[in-house]
Amino acid sequence: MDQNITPHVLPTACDFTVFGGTGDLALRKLLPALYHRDLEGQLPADYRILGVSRSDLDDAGWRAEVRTALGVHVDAADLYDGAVDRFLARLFHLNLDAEAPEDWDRFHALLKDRPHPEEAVRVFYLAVAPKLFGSICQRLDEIGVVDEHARVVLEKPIGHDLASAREVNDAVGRVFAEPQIFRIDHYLGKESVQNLLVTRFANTFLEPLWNSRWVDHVEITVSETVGVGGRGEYYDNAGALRDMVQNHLLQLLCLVAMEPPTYVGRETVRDEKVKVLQALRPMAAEDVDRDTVRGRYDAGLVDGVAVPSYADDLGHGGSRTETFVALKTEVQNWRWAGVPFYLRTGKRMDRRASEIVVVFKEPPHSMFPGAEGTTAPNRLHILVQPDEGMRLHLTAKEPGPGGYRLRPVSLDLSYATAFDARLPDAYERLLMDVIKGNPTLFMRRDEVEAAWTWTEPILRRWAATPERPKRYPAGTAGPTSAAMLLERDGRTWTEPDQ
Ligand SMILES: NC(=O)C1=CN([C@@H]2O[C@H](COP(=O)(O)OP(=O)(O)OC[C@H]3O[C@@H](n4cnc5c(N)ncnc54)[C@H](OP(=O)(O)O)[C@@H]3O)[C@@H](O)[C@H]2O)C=CC1
Ligand SMILES: O=C1O[C@H](COP(=O)(O)O)[C@@H](O)[C@H](O)[C@H]1O
Repeated sequence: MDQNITPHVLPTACDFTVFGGTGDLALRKLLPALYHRDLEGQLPADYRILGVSRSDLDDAGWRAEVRTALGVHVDAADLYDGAVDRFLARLFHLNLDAEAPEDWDRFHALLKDRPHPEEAVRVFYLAVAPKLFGSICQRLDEIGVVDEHARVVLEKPIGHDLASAREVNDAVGRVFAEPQIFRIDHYLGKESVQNLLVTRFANTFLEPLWNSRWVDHVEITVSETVGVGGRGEYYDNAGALRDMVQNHLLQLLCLVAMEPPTYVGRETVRDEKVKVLQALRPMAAEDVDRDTVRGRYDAGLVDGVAVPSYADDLGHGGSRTETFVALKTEVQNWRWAGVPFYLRTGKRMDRRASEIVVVFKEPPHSMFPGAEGTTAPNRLHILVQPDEGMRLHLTAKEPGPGGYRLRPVSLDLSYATAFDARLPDAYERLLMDVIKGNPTLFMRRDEVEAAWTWTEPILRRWAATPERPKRYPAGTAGPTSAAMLLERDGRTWTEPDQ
């Protein structure tokens, strides 16, 4: 059977190990996601969740931590005593230093401590610092727990540049075959992001317009109100370009720009995404100077609350790291040549809103001479968060007998209302895909490396220039030069629609 369309099956037994089981990601995202899937009865009949960390915790201690975390990160309406207790009973904690070779025998023993251990699918989720990825994989290999059904999940960032990404990929690849490696980008698990593929390719009306003939430009905005929180050390080494653009924003761009695959299969979508990344206009030094803007938040007001500057969040003022990026790029192929793609993302901005906006060209001819009112180009907003949905802006006639008075109106699709259902968190979908062995929504090695290939010249140029990121007050839309990036092209950023 074609590997692309082999059905993905739920195994009957699974050991899901979270390296970093006491960390922020595990407690805030992974365990709540697994709890929700357990609540829906979707996890394998015989599953265990094994948490690994250096913390001196026994099973009861970890279960208590996870209970507290569920209380904070799961809606109270979804917390039933019986369900929480049943879920917690599946959890086991192992106190292990991933860097201490002598500790690993105990992990081996834990994996073997179940009836028919060879029948359980083993998932190894590496929710730890990336510097541990290679050595953890090597130890897993040495203790003999990696068989052909095993899977490893790598959290971003995969490296901090192309060379280091290759090193990580090589180290992990020495133990796991590419189809067993799940490089997670949680944006791909968001409902509205997956729906972008369905909207484009399961309908006929958009595709004929989805090209340089009809599209004026595309904007992708991921605006956050949060600062760097407790992740200052990681963030200061990364910055917004590595943390958000190299992965999440480029993935969104790929889904907007890609060609239709023959069908949605484990490699077909990824093949098309790689082609988009390879078609991105390479950034020479002068392109970086002209088409990118870096910013850094100062103290300000976010949602009416005073927040400190990045330097204060970090505890020192010596950093040159950007917390905001805006840039212009182009996909150099037949479909998109000449259409600018504007991307921006930042922390401590005026609102939390992630949106893709496709702005169409003006009609070629106005057949309402002297019409009153206002018109605006058609725009399709794909709302990624906080609300998920879609909004199409059209021009309509205002009702009334007095001739043509035109007004922009919108057609709205809110998923929550249209489907009257709780929208699962992105991790819920992605963790189920890992358990079932479906890598379609995960990044393949060549994708990650193509994304770094495009990103790296920007990093190099920024490092080589004495200029520092432009300052913006927290609670605003970023530095003014981000607005100028579009204004010089006769355009303006579209206000987020939520
Ligand atoms: N938090 C988030 O929202 C996101 C995180 N990520 C990535 O996920 C990874 C984890 O992030 P996050 O949860 O925030 O990090 P945290 O620092 O909160 O947690 C790290 C976890 O790893 C454990 N750990 C650290 N060193 C070792 C070791 N030598 N052996 C065993 N366990 C160890 C820690 O426990 P202990 O110290 O007790 O050993 C802890 O459980 C990082 O790579 C991060 O970049 C990616 C996207 C979002
Ligand atoms: O990967 C990351 O994503 C979050 C934003 O995720 P969202 O689902 O809340 O939009 C970002 O805050 C973080 O810095 C980054 O590492």
